[in-house]
Amino acid sequence: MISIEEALQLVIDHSPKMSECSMDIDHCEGFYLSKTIHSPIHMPPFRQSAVDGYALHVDNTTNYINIDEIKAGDSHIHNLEKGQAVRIFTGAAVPDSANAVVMQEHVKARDNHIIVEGVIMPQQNIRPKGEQVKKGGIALKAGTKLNAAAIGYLASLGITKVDVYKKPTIAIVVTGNELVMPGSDLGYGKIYESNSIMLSSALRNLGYKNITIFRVQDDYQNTKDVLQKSISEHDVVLVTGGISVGDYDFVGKALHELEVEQIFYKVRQKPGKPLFFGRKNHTTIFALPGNPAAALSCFYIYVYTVLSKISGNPFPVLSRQKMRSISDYIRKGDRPQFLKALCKDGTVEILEGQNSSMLQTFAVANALLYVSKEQEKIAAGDMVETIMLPK
Ligand SMILES: Nc1nc2c(c(=O)[nH]1)N[C@H]1C(S)=C(S)[C@@H](COP(=O)(O)OP(=O)(O)OC[C@H]3O[C@@H](n4cnc5c(N)ncnc54)[C@H](O)[C@@H]3O)O[C@H]1N2
Ligand code: MOO
Repeated sequence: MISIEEALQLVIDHSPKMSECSMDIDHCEGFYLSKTIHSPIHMPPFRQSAVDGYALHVDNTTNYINIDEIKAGDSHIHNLEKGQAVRIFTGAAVPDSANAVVMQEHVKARDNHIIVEGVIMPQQNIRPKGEQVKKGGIALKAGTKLNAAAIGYLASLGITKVDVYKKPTIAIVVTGNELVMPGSDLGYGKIYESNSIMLSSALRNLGYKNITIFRVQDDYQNTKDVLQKSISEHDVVLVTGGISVGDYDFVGKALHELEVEQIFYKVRQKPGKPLFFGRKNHTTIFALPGNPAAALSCFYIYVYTVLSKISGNPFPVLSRQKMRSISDYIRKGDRPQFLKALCKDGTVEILEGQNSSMLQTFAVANALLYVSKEQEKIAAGDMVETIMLPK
């Protein structure tokens, strides 16, 4: 059995990036840039007025002659003599001959004259050409996640396509004779199947939309066939259940028969001890424990990391921070633990219902509190390591 740190490192080391593709910017939200983008234009493309007011060719006077008007979008070039002004509006191009813009609130306008009140600073209220980015300069670096601001910014530079890392196609394979679909009758000994919808919603929330769900009974041949198909057709396969040591846990045997390279099986952690991680050709395979909270905890610690890394995220591990616990806790057993926790106002509360089968408090958790093998107990007031879950 390996440690959490070893498992995380192995996961990172065995996650090569997906291939690249060119994508329209209106479809690239959540993708990571595979190449640095250089700006095709100066931004702003011209000296731009930041306010509604008057552009001046400054002279040693407060009295300027107003010769014309420039609206946003106007292309006519004006040549101002010293002592001349032109009415100008926010976003309009400031003539090269103007060296300051005064806000209209600081001006008294009379016929074709204006009287300027207050001190005029050189270049005031003028956004220099290329102030944000120069033509040929770095607009966004490789590895940047394309969020709303990034996409808006790229559009402002006239860019319509970007090179990004592809997102993986993902298969979820749930196993178990006891599973019935929510909405149908629950016979004795059966439970509702919840891992597939839980994992697919966690995946969609992270921007992974290409998901196929497979359901198999605890039957060796069926398990093997479905695993073979899902591995050959997807970039990532997430199996749940059937990975422990019971007589009807067929996943490990089937993966072995299918010549999936085992990178690790079993991690010294609670929940999620019987976690399997392997690869076959270009496909990454996780077999997560069937217990729902164990599956979700392993998803955030390990699967999240792999998906992030292969999708081009330069920071693929969920961030950890030290926080003050407001709860007492005594660790049961000797495995390091991930506890469902709630961070609020800089403190962290350890929630009830820590069993790996229980999701009730996971539903309100926003973090996992990490209890190392050295920490046998936590007292309220102790600083603890907290892993923030994605929102
Ligand atoms: N002799 C041992 N027994 C077990 C060990 C062990 O080391 N020795 N480890 C325990 C631990 S820890 C875990 S975790 C579980 C993991 O077992 P499996 O991954 O094989 O999962 P299953 O047995 O198939 O299921 C466990 C539990 O989860 C429920 N389940 C499964 N799939 C779903 C689903 N899609 N939706 C909802 N619930 C699901 C299943 O009904 C079981 O209750 O093994 C321990 N045993
Ligand atoms: O690893 Mo199991 O998830 O402890 O119950």
